[in-house]
Amino acid sequence: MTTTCEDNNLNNADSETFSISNYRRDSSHCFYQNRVIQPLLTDLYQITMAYAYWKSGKTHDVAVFDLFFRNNPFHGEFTIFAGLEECLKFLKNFHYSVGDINYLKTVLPDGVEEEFFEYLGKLTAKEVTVYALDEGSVAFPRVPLIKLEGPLIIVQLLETTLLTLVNYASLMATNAARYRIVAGPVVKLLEFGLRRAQGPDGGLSSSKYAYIGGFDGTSNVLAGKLFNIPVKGTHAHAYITSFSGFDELTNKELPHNHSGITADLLELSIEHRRNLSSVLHISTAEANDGELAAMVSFAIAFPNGFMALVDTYDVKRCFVKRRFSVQNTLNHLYERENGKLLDLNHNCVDNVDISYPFIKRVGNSLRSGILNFCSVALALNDQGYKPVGIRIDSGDLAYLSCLARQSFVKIAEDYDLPWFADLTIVASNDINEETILSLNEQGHKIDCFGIGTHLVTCQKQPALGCVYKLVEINNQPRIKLSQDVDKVTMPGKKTAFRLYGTEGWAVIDILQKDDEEPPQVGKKVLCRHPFHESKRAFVTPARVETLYKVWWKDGAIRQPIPTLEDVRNRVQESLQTLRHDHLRHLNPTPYKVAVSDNLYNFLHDLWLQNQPIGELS
Ligand SMILES: Nc1ncnc2c1ncn2[C@@H]1O[C@H](COP(=O)(O)OP(=O)(O)OP(=O)(O)O)[C@@H](O)[C@H]1O
Ligand SMILES: O=P(O)(O)OC[C@H]1O[C@H](OP(=O)(O)OP(=O)(O)O)[C@H](O)[C@@H]1O
Ligand SMILES: O=C(O)c1cccnc1
Ligand SMILES: [Mg+2]
Repeated sequence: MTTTCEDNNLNNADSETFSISNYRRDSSHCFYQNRVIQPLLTDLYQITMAYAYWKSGKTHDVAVFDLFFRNNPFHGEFTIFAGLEECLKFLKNFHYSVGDINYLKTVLPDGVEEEFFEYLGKLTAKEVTVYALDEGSVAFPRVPLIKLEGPLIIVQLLETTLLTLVNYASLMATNAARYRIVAGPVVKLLEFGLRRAQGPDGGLSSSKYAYIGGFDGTSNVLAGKLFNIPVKGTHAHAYITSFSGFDELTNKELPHNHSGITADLLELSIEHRRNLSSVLHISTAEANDGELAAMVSFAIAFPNGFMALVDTYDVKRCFVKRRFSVQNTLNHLYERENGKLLDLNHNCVDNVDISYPFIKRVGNSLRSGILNFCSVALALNDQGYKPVGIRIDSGDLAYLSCLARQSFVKIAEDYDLPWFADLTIVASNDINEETILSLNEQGHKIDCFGIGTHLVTCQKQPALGCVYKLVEINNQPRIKLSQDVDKVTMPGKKTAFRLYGTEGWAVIDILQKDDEEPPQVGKKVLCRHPFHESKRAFVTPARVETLYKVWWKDGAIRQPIPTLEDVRNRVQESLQTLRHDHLRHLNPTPYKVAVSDNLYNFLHDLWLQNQPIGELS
């Protein structure tokens, strides 16, 4: 990609100041925008339509388009609106460069007139007005996220790019918000998806919108730099497996955090391992020396942030093919081996009252990893440092996290180190919403989930389905009819309000014609289902929220652009206005979206006018 000034309005100073050459930075406090977001990032048909509009003298036509979605994703009943800041930056920079025009000349047929290219070369989004919800707001089907008004040709040319900026952003933010809901407010959520994302841009966008949706950080370093998101991480299995024994440790020394007196961390760890063996009932023969060497070396590199992956070596006792774990009400773990129920010390406890049994393959038992980690952690403590915790990346995460926590608690008591009980347990491995719900049900001791594939690929539903529809041209409403009622567009220039009840919950969103009086607090509003005549309700709002703000007008951004942090907070505030039954995972209650009586009649009159009357033969 070139970065010349001619290319897409770029300011040379900007591109020189910032080393990330594929990103440009706005003069406002907006963060970088990927240079790939430019007017040619569109479908060819927008350009061919522009030419045909131009040829038919439609250059002065004024159009209104609505950008909206028809169904909430992930079988849910809410969507988080995201991507607005990117849309505004796109509008601000909207301009075809000489290079773009030259390229279009090679793509469009020979007969396309030169004057059209001259016209195209002068286009900007200056005459467009954009109304939108606040980024980070909860949004519902049919209520436009963005409304655009301006010259038909220009507003048409914006369609695809705006859709690509809003669709994935909103889907991703919604997905992340759903993970936050099932995980609860305390557990940390880290996005680990870059390696599995839909390409580099998918990877960057997912990190950004996962953060907006409620994640606490990302492993994606560039996302951290570009968007100022906290970057976090542990290490991979490769680090552990790269060491096979103690003799590979070239540096074993670690100076004491306060006194500076150096000690051999390996020696200290081996000594602790010997003692811990009886505390944790794990034989040192079960612990892998390469793993201990790897952990010691990582601890020397990061004595203040020691975090270790503990599931590399599977040391299941050889006769156990399948292990079933069960849990009683006291949250003590037991395991079943060859038909016998054993406690963690392997005593037979077949008489225990099991009120919540569950069955799951246990996988790696962590015995090597836990023993080695705890040994290094105690050695670090000797040297005045506090380790951070462990990551578990396979096996039964509920069972193993409880097992790990029990070990930590035991050490905290036996060594009189209370903080040891609270070491962080991170869990990863193909986690999705359902896994978290299931883990919650089973009981677990996980402090942090690292989530990649399911989050960033939005595996449960890979597209939101936002559309961009013409609703008015030259003050005349337009309607798109369909056999499928859900696909009939809501004609005309409209506005929308969110009505709140006395308890503070959002009750309904109402769409009405632009020229209608807004609903008033304490005054009954007739809310109608857009398509079912008999579905009507009166709502007396305790609060009325105007949903749209003017974001772009006369060539300028008209509102302060919120920071990523503001948008992230907005998501949580907005979700808190929804009743819990709208947010629940299984069969949530649909949130109502209504039209005013006026809009209802207008829509149905226009529908009848536009629907040809069939003839039966
Ligand atoms: N207690 C649990 N309840 C429900 N699902 C779980 C539980 N523990 C782990 N899982 C999920 O079960 C799946 C286990 O996947 P899989 O069998 O491929 O992993 P594994 O064999 O344990 O690990 P690996 O193949 O990486 O060694 C993962 O999606 C994980 O998130
Ligand atoms: O499971 P996800 O939700 O996608 O989270 C990201 C995964 O990426 C890493 O695995 P890695 O690439 O090393 O491969 P693995 O899955 O085979 O362990 C990490 O150990 C996680 O398991
Ligand atoms: O830091 C980690 O633990 C990490 C990063 C990316 C993918 N999986 C794990
Ligand atoms: Mg994995």
